[in-house]
Amino acid sequence: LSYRDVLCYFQECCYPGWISFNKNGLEADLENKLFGQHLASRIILKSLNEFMSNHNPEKPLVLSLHGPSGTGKSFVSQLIAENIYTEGTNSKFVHFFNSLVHFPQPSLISTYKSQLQQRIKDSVSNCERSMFIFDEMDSMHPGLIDSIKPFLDYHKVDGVSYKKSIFIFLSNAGEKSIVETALDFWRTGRDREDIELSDLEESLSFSIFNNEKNGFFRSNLMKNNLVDFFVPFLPLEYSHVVQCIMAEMKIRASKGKGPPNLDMARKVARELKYFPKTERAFSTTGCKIIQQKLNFYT
Ligand SMILES: Nc1ncnc2c1ncn2[C@@H]1O[C@H](COP(=O)(O)OP(=O)(O)OP(=O)(O)O)[C@@H](O)[C@H]1O
Repeated sequence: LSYRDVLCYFQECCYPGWISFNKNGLEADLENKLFGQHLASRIILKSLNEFMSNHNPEKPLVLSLHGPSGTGKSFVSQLIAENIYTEGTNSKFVHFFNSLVHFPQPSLISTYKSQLQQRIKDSVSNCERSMFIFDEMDSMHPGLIDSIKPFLDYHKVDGVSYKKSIFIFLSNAGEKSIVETALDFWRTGRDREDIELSDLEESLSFSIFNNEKNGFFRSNLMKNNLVDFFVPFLPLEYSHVVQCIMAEMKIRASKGKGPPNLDMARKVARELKYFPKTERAFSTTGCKIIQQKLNFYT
């Protein structure tokens, strides 16, 4: 047994014991924990299965998750991390950036650029299975987005290969077109599970590429086809919110709070805001803020 083996027994290393893809675990989590996102579940599972079973991928996996607030984009990133890294999102090889928190000042862009590039380089040099999650991607400075572009490409950067790492972008870009499609299905009485990627693909990419306000549009990243999959997240309905509340109640029950209560869950879900005003089809805040609501009641 080497010194390193002993060390890596106690602390996280870039070893299979700490990092290995649990395909069945991800499938079960998407099935049981993520509500109302049949398209996202399907794309994420397929893309990760393919990428993680390929021992020599050509480029890193780049996923761009789009949709309204509170519909599960960050949550899914967490599920992915938990099914690859024993330490989940606490892994030292999983990096989370929120453009509003980490890169707030336009005047500091060049400092942010070099810090970000260094952080990516250091992590991947230590472990080729590194994961980078960028939240609020639509508010990220286009110059900063472009600074990560070389890592997403097919070639090595300064002798380091990034092809086994995973990049996940989260944003609300394209939200409007996703909501419109979901609303169209709702209004015409069609099952939301029948929404296919092809129903969304064109309008989603159109609204991402043609919205001058978002950083995506102004960066070169989109023009170079470096994103492997655009993953749409649908707005959540009342029934999904009830499922989210029940899931949260189960977590609370396991911590010694009272058992889940469906009547209470429905009551809390009814108190949230829904849109459009007349039909009240979708939750305005998705499954967000239910924690606060539950704190109020329990
Ligand atoms: N589809 C879902 N299924 C199950 N739980 C969900 C779902 N969507 C949201 N949640 C719950 O709500 C919380 C907030 O959602 P999340 O942070 O993933 O939203 P988001 O889509 O990233 O929103 P934003 O665009 O505002 O960042 C999650 O931690 C999770 O507990």
